Amino acid sequence: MAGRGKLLLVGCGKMGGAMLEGWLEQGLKPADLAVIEPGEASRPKIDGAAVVAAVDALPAGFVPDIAVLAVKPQTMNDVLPGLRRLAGDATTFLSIAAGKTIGYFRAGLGEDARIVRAMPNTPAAVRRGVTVCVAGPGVSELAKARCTELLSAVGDVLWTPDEGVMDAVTAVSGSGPAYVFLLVEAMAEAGIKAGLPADMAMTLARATVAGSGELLRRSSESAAQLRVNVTSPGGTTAEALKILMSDIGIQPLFDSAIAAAARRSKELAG
Ligand SMILES: NC(=O)C1=CN([C@@H]2O[C@H](COP(=O)(O)OP(=O)(O)OC[C@H]3O[C@@H](n4cnc5c(N)ncnc54)[C@H](O)[C@@H]3O)[C@@H](O)[C@H]2O)C=CC1
Ligand SMILES: O=C(O)[C@@H]1CCC=N1
Repeated sequence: MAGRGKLLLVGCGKMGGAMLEGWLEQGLKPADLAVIEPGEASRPKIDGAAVVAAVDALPAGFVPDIAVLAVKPQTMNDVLPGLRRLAGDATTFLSIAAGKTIGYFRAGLGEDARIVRAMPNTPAAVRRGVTVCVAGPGVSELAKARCTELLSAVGDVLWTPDEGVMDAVTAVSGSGPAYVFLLVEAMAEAGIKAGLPADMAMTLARATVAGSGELLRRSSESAAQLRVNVTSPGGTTAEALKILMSDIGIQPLFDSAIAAAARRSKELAG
């Protein structure tokens, strides 16, 4: 991270902002950083970095080795024309936008533009994200290593040679934190219905999901075995799992939810 090249962040919202915090924490030098963010409230205040509202305001001569594209898929068309001038030899574009394909970026930035398509997730804010990346034509090993370095500042990084998996990746890990937070909400609500005071129900649901996540992270046992470890024969958990693992339980729900998210990712491609 220590000043191997310059970095441009385009869009400093929830994901861009979370990644930026990680980079600064890992020692990214402000002099090597530029940020384009039109939203006054989201514009970070970093002494020594070029933080601007629009691409035209970037300092002349600022040529990043990596330009991270972190705007909404629906806004990407507005952003690409201004970035075309960077699509020369020096810059690799690292997009984190849902749905947008490598082909889409090459159409918008020029056929020779070097694109890495990536899908991170919001646990990046606490350095526990996971990102899957795929490189388009012409991306150098050095640029891939630089992307790995940037993304591993906020969590685990996997590369795939197959762009076709990215819609499913988006549905599972990109959107996945929302499913887990919904699980907390649902457990708390069910706890209230079972007789708990609301604040105790939420405390228990949050602590249980957070603690189980940490156990999963640290343990070498599979998720299935960790589940079995909780489930005493003839006990309480087994009764709940009969319902959650039935034909109308959690698996068919997840099958259709993840398929719906992957379908939406494909729709966002254009
Ligand atoms: N939020 C999430 O959990 C994840 C989001 N993503 C992807 O990350 C991207 C950003 O998503 P969020 O951070 O959630 O959205 P966001 O709305 O929080 O951030 C987008 C930012 O882009 C800025 N922006 C708008 N027009 C711009 C322009 N012309 N130039 C520069 N910046 C501009 C906005 O002011 C905003 O701050 C999306 O493409 C999304 O698909 C990927 C993985 C997870
Ligand atoms: O909901 C979305 O479209 C973005 C992409 C993955 C997570 N949030």
